[in-house]
Amino acid sequence: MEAEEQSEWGPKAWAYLSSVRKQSPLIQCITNFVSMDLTANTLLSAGASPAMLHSSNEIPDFTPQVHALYINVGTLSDNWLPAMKLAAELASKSNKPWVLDPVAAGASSFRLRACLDLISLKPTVIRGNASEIMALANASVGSTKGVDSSHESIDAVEAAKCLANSSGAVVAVSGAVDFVTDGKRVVGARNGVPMMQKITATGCAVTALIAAFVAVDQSQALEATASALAVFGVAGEMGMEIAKGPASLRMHLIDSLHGLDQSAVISRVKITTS
Ligand SMILES: Nc1ncnc2c1ncn2[C@@H]1O[C@H](COP(=O)(O)OP(=O)(O)O)[C@@H](O)[C@H]1O
Ligand SMILES: Cc1ncsc1CCOP(=O)(O)O
Ligand SMILES: [Mg+2]
Repeated sequence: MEAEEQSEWGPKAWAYLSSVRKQSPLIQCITNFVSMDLTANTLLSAGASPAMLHSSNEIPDFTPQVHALYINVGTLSDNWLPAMKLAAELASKSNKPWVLDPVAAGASSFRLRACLDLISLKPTVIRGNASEIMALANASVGSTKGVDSSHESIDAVEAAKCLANSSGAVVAVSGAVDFVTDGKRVVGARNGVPMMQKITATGCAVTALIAAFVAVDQSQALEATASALAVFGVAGEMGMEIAKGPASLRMHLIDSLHGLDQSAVISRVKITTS
């Protein structure tokens, strides 16, 4: 049964990547300064079209035109938060999917409150590391190491289910295994290499890739999210075959994502029902 289920995910992940390449969805990214470059290049190498627009003055014109919105609170400041909320409201009103990356959600009460307020605006998907998802599910500050996780992804599966149920979003916890849940079903994407944690903003970049996958099929957010995480992981695995360290992995990961073909995706994607 498990092998049968697994064999369906490769073609599914390939279908999502092919649709992104064909449709080239426009993804508005309101993201942190650290991640802007890697995020835009990840989206471009997957075939999507990134646009880093965050002014409240242009969001009313621009956000209703995009195929998906990505909000990331990594370098949150007072004046960006209203723009994030405005964009999230407009995306929801225009029936466009939007995806939240709650970077360091438990690092301060300002950040935690901001993330919880954004979650009340109904994101389609929330993707964080284990510490971030636990902070959100418990609505508590602390037990975090800044933007990095001090927990394993497996430790946050129950928190992810609670958050999915309370928010209505699909919730993904990244780590050695990337778990994705809608509150009932849980799937695990088992691709990637540990060295991906040594490149800043790989988490931010994969959340943007989730936005691109959800943009081409809003109706199955869990499937799109698991596929994006697995595809990014496969690109990391292939990149690691020639990389010498984090800096060259960053380059080879983007090259691999750009060059992924059907046979690599189908043979390498490892997604199982946990
Ligand atoms: N130990 C690991 N093995 C394989 N892949 C990993 C590992 N840790 C993280 N990744 C991958 O690295 C990317 C970033 O995840 P993570 O480091 O958890 O996010 P963040 O940077 O937000 O903390 C994801 O694609 C994830 O699957
Ligand atoms: C280092 C840092 N500081 C604020 S945002 C950021 C990037 C975090 O990226 P990721 O969560 O993908 O590791
Ligand atoms: Mg992160």
